[in-house]
Amino acid sequence: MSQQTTIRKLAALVNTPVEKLLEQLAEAGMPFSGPDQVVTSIEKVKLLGFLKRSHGKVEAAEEAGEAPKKITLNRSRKQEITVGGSKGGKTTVDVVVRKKITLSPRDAAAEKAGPVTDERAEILRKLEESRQRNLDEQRRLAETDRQRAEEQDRVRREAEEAARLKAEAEARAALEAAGVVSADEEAPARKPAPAHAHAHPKPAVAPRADATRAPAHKPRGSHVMVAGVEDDDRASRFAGQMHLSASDRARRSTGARGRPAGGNRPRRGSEQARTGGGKHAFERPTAPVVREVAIGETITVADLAQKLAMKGGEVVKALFKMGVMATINQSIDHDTAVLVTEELGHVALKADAGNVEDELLAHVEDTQGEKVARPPVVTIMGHVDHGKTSLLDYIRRTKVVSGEAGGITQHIGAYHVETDRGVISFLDTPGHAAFSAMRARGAKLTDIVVLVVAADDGVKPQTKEAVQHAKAAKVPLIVAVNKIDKSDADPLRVKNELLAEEVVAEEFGGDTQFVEISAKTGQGIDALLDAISIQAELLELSAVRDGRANGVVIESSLDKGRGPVATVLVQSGTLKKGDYLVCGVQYGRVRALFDERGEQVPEATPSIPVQVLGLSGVPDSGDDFVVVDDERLAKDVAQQRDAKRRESRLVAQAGNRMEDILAQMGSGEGQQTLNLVVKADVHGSVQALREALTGLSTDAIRINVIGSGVGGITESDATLASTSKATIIGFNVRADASARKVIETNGVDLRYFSIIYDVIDQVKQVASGLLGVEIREEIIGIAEVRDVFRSSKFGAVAGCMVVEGVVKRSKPIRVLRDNTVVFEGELESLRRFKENVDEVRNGTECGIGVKAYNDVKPGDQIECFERIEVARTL
Ligand SMILES: Nc1nc2c(ncn2[C@@H]2O[C@H](COP(=O)(O)OP(=O)(O)OP(=O)(O)O)[C@@H](O)[C@H]2O)c(=O)[nH]1
Repeated sequence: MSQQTTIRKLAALVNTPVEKLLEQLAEAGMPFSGPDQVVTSIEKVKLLGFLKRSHGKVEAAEEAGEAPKKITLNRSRKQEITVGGSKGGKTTVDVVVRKKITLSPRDAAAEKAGPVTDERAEILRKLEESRQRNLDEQRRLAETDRQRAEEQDRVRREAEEAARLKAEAEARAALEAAGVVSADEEAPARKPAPAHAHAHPKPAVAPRADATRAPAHKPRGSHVMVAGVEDDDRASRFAGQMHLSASDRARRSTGARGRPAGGNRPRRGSEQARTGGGKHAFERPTAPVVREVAIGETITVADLAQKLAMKGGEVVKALFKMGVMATINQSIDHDTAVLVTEELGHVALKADAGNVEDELLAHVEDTQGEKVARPPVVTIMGHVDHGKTSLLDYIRRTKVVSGEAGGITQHIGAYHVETDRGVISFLDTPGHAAFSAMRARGAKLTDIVVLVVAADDGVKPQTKEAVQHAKAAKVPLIVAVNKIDKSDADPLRVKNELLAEEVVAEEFGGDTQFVEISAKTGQGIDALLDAISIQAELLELSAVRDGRANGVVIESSLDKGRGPVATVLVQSGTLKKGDYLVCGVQYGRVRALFDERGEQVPEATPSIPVQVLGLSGVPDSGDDFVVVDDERLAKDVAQQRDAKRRESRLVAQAGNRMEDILAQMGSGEGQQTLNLVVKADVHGSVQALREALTGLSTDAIRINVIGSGVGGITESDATLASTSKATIIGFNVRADASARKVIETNGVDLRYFSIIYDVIDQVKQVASGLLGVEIREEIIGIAEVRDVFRSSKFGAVAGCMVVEGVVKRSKPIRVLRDNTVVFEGELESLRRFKENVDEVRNGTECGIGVKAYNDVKPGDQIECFERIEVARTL
């Protein structure tokens, strides 16, 4: 079977746009001029190899720039033939015709135009030899078949003759017994039987005679009829089955007589022999069965083998020959599966993704019912340090600011507060530009944006950005002119500056409410809440309250004790404990719901944010969630989405690596590539960092975030960084022991940060080519908390063992839990046997008191670090 396909067909098979495939082929060194050109197997394999390399499975030889020396394609064609034994018995024999083609990649090029090299001539000679051998083999087989067929024909004829004579004898005997003919009379045996003689018995032999004369005890009266009707051997065999069609007769004859000695089969064989068309004793499909298999984004080797009705090992072998190492339980991607399917001579079809999403949509539509008023969801936006957290803090009357590293909100939190004017839900958005993407998402969830502008600072870049986001999302704005308590506060300036942004105060004839507040003293906060309520009333916010819930994930993280935790905002329906839900690519059953105070709640109604426990994994912020009837649907949707997301991730990774290749090949013309692996404590930070860092790319340097995720730095992160020569950015997370080992062994560049400015600043400086010195944090010692003692004098004192380096009293520290930073500050006390000491070294026990932090727990790590100046390198 020909494996040649046009580019257009291949593109359809691998579900890739034709242009992209052409591009990939060109990148793989196979330029084609148009989509209707033919791609050979070699070229497909070459492309696959290239894509594999692009996906990170670089083969050593290929990495060194060597193409595979030879590609061997084996085809085996199975034929089944039936051999008639001399005694009429039959055996079915499988004959496998093997064909082996060995080609070097150079052939492919040479096929086009190149000169015939010695090597090519040699290969062609071998090919010819192999073809010749194959032909000889087939001729020999054909000869054997022919001899067998002749033998079978002879046996059949003999058997037929014997049967005919027997039937004649029997018929004669019957007629004699009935007195119709005398013993010496000729039976009408030789008369040629009319085509439908059996359906129109000849009156010459009166059935009546049968009925009247045939002895009642004669068990086989049919013989009488047959004898009277015709003497055809076929008729004799079908006696008693006179209404059967020819095909039925053929079929039933074997059944009626068991294994026919000289029945139907030999007849057909003889017919074939007469026409010279058949070699076998019966017709059976000898061509390989071509199966059409549906292949999704990924498929396991075992599943593919099952669909192809082959043994798993055979598929593994075929993959191996294509240069893909895969075990039977391993998943292979769509492209590989399509190529191996084609290689095995079958046809690959794109699997229908099914319509579980439709089913899900039906669920959401189901929840449509009577709408009731719901609380407004408010996002507080504004420039950094203009007082967003302080405002929210004041409203909630809790202290959030003091616990934040660098005094900046690091991720979206959500809170609902019960004011005198009703419930208001707040989304606490971070202030830094890096989070603009998150803010943009936040604005879409939001009914009202409160824009905080410091009266002493006026309109700043992020103030303008916030206005743009609110306008883009068509969300009404309320301006909170903050820090009104300050002596240099100038609220009028704020109003004037915002005019330029087309935010017009009511007193200037516009429709935007401006409220002067002080998040510090609480002045004007009530007026602000009033303004929010008025705006909410104007918006007539409503949602279906009863029924299955749906909404959006605001934030998510992995908690070692509680598992995946997602903060979600219910937008419609009521989310209850025990509900099944799909959440992005995750699913699960709600194990527990917590409100912003960390208290368990039984349910959450529209506009209320809650933390959800019980999901299968950490969803992305911005993902939708939908409650469904049963776990099956939840699982199906989640798995299907996951497969899709994986596929797009593969494509994205391929892009990265291709860029690497381009950069290495010099087509980037002097542009350097800085690969980064970003790990952070919460998903929002990961996304914000990815976007911010990628956006720092310049003409001189391309910044690629090749990997990112939530949680501590693992061995696989370190390996990825090592193989891609990437720098690891740990944002409020640390590397575990096995990751550290890989990092040390391979000299991976690992940098820890806890302030987003620093990450961006450092990468930006590298990107802009600024060399010089940079401030880097160096961890100088780690102590493990073994026990915690409470003392009235010192508060909580952690009994520790220094497990690395040295802990110094004068240096700053961080408290880590599950490799994630939970506190940053300084030491209150460092003691050894009741003695205050300045430092404690590795392997020594000590007592540590952490300043302003009493929540140290056994198992925590206290890392001591210092900031040092180092020469900047790329
Ligand atoms: N005098 C005065 N200071 C304020 C007021 N509101 C906030 N501040 C101070 O301004 C600084 C920044 O306040 P935050 O609430 O952290 O500002 P933010 O906008 O949330 O900052 P990011 O989280 O970094 O975006 C803090 O030192 C607050 O104490 C106010 O109304 N009056």
